[in-house]
Amino acid sequence: MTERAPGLAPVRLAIDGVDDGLVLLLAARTRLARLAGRIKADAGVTGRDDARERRVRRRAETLAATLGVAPDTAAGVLALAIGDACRAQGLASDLDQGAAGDAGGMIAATMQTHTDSAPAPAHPLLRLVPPPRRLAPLLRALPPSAQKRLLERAMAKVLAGPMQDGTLDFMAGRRLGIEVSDLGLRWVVELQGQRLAVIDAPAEATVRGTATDLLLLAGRLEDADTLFFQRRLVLTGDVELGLTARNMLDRLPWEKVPLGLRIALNRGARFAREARAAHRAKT
Ligand SMILES: C=C(O[C@@H]1C=C(C(=O)O)C=C[C@H]1O)C(=O)O
Repeated sequence: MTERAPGLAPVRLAIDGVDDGLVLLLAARTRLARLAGRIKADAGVTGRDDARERRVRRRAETLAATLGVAPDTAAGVLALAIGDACRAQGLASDLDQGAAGDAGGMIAATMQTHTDSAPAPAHPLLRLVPPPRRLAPLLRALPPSAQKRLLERAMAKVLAGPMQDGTLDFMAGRRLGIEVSDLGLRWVVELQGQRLAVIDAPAEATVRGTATDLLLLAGRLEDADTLFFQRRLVLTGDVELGLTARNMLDRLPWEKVPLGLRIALNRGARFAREARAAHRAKT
């Protein structure tokens, strides 16, 4: 078939990349749902949260409409994902089973003990998670304006503390590049007043690393010094600006980053590290 339609093969390859990305995102969502389940169980909260589920589906519909995707399709996909999330939490996964209540909580508690004591059974499956470079086409499909918004929002959250206490003042008017080597992504950021903006201009200094290493840094599972020393993070351009940025990363008041975000980053980084280890074991 592809011989008769030249040009189809690369497009199918890109579609494969997107499909891998979908499955990866589902895996990440289910893991986060499991974490949400544990936090709720610790707080004594049981059962499903219908209002939250409705909000989740509505958000997907709104985003889908903006992107020209059928809102019903997006809501349907989310309904399936929510079903999986509930199963992962030991809650009844068939929708509208409001009676999940206590029974659900009990199952959740049982599952939790099981997952905590089991010797990481999901580990070999992590090989199925595509390495970040396979996700590059998916990320590149995201319009630059959306990438810019996401990055600006993430930086505003993580760096709110240092921005207020002046730790970031050295960045005023300076242009720092961030390059995710395996994803082929590159941004230049500048401190404009009280906000870090992604701008369209050449960087004075650039920090380059793989998606996993940058995530390990952001999730505080590796410190900047080690990563630079092992050349897993590389600085180019204006050495002074780069080093100041590196020192700032080391001094980041981590405790000021919202707890939920810290947990998400930490989990995401662990997941990426495990997936990378699984891939390395395979090759
Ligand atoms: C993940 C959670 O648990 C359940 C699953 C949800 C989901 O998959 O989005 C939403 C609400 C809960 O019914 C949660 O409470 O956030």
